[in-house]
Amino acid sequence: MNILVAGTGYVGTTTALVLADMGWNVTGLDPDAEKIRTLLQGSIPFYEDGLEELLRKHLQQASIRFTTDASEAIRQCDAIFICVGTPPLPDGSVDMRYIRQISEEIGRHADGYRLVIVKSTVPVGTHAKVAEWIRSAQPSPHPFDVASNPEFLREGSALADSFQPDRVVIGADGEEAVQAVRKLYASLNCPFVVTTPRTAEMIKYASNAFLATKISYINELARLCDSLDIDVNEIARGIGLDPRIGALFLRAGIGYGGSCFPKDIAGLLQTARENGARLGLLEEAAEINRTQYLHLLNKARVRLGGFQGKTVAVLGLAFKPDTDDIREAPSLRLIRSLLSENADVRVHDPIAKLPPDLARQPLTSCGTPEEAAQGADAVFLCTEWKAYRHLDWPGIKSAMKQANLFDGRNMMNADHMKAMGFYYQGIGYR
Ligand SMILES: NC(=O)c1ccc[n+]([C@@H]2O[C@H](COP(=O)([O-])OP(=O)(O)OC[C@H]3O[C@@H](n4cnc5c(N)ncnc54)[C@H](O)[C@@H]3O)[C@@H](O)[C@H]2O)c1
Ligand SMILES: O=c1ccn([C@@H]2O[C@H](COP(=O)(O)OP(=O)(O)O[C@H]3O[C@H](CO)[C@@H](O)[C@H](O)[C@H]3O)[C@@H](O)[C@H]2O)c(=O)[nH]1
Repeated sequence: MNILVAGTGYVGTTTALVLADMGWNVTGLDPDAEKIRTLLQGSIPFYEDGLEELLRKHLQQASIRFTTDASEAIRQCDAIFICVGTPPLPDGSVDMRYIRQISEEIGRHADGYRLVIVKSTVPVGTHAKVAEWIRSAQPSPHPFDVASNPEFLREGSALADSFQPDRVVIGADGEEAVQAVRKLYASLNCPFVVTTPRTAEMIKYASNAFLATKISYINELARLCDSLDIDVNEIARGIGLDPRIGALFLRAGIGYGGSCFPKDIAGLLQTARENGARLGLLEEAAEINRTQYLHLLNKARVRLGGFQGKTVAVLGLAFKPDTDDIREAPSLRLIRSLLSENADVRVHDPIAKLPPDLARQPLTSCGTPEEAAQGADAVFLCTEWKAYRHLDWPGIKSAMKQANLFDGRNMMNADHMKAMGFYYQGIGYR
């Protein structure tokens, strides 16, 4: 079976490589010629551990190829995974233009039966729209099936999540389409949730919304723990051992970011509005997240007596460790606030870069964390990179003007840092 993967972003590239590793013949399609060139040269256009080795292996074995030519790619395949972006529009609704584009291309170029599998995160009801867009673009009728197969991988552990998923969700109208998708994943050993396309689409949003709400719950509790002088990490452990609650996604911090949670929560809230429903709990979870970084910023402002004329080092730009993704990263909100209060900001990240608007601002991008902390009145930790845990902290302390450490990820041991002479403030933890 020849498989086409449309979109070579995070999800598309990972999906293409995983399918190639499962033994399928795979073509990656993207209109972005630069991305395709990079992939053909054996490089991954973003940072994700393990992908480059897999890419080189499959390029060498000729089990994967990449192209910008939609018409040829669609004519030569049997099944198509849609992995194009679904970015947010200003009102929070989902920008469906790429989904529509690829659907119409499939309609225009497919010259026989195709199995179309939607992996992108899309609003409930998209499955029917994809079918309609394909049909209306067909010059003459050809049969096809559309299945919904949402993706649950996390950045930073994309390969492990894909090879050992917790579950595979398949939403399709006919048994044949379900079996065809199952066959593609035959080598996976995990539960399969087979359901309707609309339910599959909703499961994806419900999953991200639940995880985001769990984070906002612990983050809101962390604010109270700060007032009560209670360690929120101990609360998380104490409640997380109850299997009905579960220990994961209870790490308090300056909030969730990334290309998924903020966008998908906004998308689900928009779906609720369109259907005359209100998801009050989710609205609040989003609001807690939007303001969470301010909790730490306010503490720092009080401690420093304002930021005017103060030097502040921000360690960590990425929205989480092991990725260079800065989309919706809380570090950026913090930096913008610090700049607006006239702080002299120095930033470092092991791999992530500042976005263009911030790169133009008067701040200093540093090659090492030590350089960023030079002469600083405070250090903010915004991403829990492992390397930051093992820095020469006594050395950093002596390079700083004042040894104030604001830990936005509760990643350091408060007692150790205090014993070293730091003023230490985490989130619900000090
Ligand atoms: N990033 C994640 O961790 C993750 C995880 C699960 C689900 N998702 C969902 O998967 C989808 C893709 O996410 P991503 O992070 O890979 O997006 P991305 O923005 O990194 O990549 C999307 C790619 O699609 C390409 N594209 C646009 N139009 C196209 C067309 N007509 N044909 C072929 N390619 C086209 C773009 O050029 C781009 O390279 C989104 O719906 C997202 O919500 C993402
Ligand atoms: O206890 C926690 C766990 C996570 N986070 C933050 O939450 C965000 C998201 O983290 P994570 O879920 O690990 O990363 P993503 O790659 O965004 O993955 C999420 O979004 C993807 C896209 O939809 C889904 O496929 C995944 O299942 C879902 O976990 C990051 O900013 C984390 O710092 C916390 O603050 N506390």
